[in-house]
Amino acid sequence: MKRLAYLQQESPHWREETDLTRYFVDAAYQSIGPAMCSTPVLAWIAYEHASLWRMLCWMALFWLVEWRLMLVIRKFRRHDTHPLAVYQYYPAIRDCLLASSLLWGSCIWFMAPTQPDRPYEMLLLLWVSGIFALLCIMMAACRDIHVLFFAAFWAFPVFSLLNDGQRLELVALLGVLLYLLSQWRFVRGFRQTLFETVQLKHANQSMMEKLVEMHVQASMKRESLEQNRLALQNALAEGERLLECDALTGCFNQRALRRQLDLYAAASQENGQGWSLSILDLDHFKQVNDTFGHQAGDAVLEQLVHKVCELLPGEMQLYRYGGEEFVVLAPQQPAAALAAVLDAIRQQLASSRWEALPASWQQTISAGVVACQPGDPVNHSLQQADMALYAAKHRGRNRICMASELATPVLQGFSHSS
Ligand SMILES: Nc1nc2c(ncn2[C@@H]2O[C@H](COP(=O)(O)OP(=O)(O)OP(=O)(O)O)[C@@H](O)[C@H]2O)c(=O)[nH]1
Repeated sequence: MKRLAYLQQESPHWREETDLTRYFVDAAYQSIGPAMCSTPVLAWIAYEHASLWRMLCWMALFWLVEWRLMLVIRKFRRHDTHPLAVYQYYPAIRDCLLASSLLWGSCIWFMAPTQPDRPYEMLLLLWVSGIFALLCIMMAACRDIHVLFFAAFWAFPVFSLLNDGQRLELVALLGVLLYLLSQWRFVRGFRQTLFETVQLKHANQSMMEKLVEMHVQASMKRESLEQNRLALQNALAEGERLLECDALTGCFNQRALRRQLDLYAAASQENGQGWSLSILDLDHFKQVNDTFGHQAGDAVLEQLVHKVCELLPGEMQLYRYGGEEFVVLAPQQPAAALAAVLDAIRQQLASSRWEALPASWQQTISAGVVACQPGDPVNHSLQQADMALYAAKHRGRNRICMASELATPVLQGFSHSS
């Protein structure tokens, strides 16, 4: 536990260290099979050269240690849930590996020839050196037991060589020392490379995590921007609607009328088809205001819009022109059709009940209808409709008057100012 705390608090590279130790444990686990299989080969080499019981003794000890190593690593693998869990089992794994190294080195003593036998001794030394080279690669991932591992492995060979004191053995010992030095350098370099690789892996991992986080944040920002854009778009559409909407009655206002008139005039010029428009007006509306009050007048205007919109066919639209005057546009419709529709509406309104007015009150409308030809200026058409409306007023109100039915001099006689 002390080691865990130390690693977490002191070592800035504890993750890399943990990973390297994991690799080391994996490599140790994979080495168990080949190590156990290689012992019979060694025994075969040593057979009839070395003492049989010492050889068997060595094999038994070696298998025992490898068996224990396998059990500990398996236990570690079952509990490897935390990045630092490896260190709970590490001491036991390390001890087994040191014992295994000691036994590899000690086979020089355990399997020493019963009679002087130089070739066999050299073969044994060569075997042990080969095993040492393999173990060195495995140990490269784990730095804290290098010295112990070297010492454990070469303790027996060096001791036995020194003990004999023969010249040939001393030369072999020198060679082994040189070999050790070169292995030492190799192991240091190899470990550094491993460490840097693991460091790079962690750097990549944290960069990926940051990228994912940034991606998530960017997506969230994009989403909120999209929501803001939609809200803005809706607000803009609502603003535009309100801009073309009459505040009292809720129908289109003169601004919308002007825009639509230009559109119809342009379309009519393009397709060569005529259309029609009408101005309609409440009769004696001043009297309503004066008798029942301005609020009652407002209610009549609202109700008028409601009633007319209900009765108008879908292709015709109602616009408030100003005051108690309204315009009806009938795209691609002849003036007679519009006049017929308005006349029907007029009759309905004349007999209908007005909420703000007494039941006996008959509220009528008058309208002037004009046929618009392709190329007619819209102001001219409006003026014609206005004149027809005033002709209707002049003729006694509660009627629809067609601009075309009026003789031009007569028509001109009804001007707005008259
Ligand atoms: N309550 C109310 N009255 C309005 C509104 N706009 C205009 N008026 C009134 O409508 C009346 C229009 O009167 P006039 O132009 O003399 O016309 P009229 O009394 O309807 O008579 P004719 O059109 O000749 O039948 C005026 O009294 C205006 O004050 C409005 O938004 N609300």
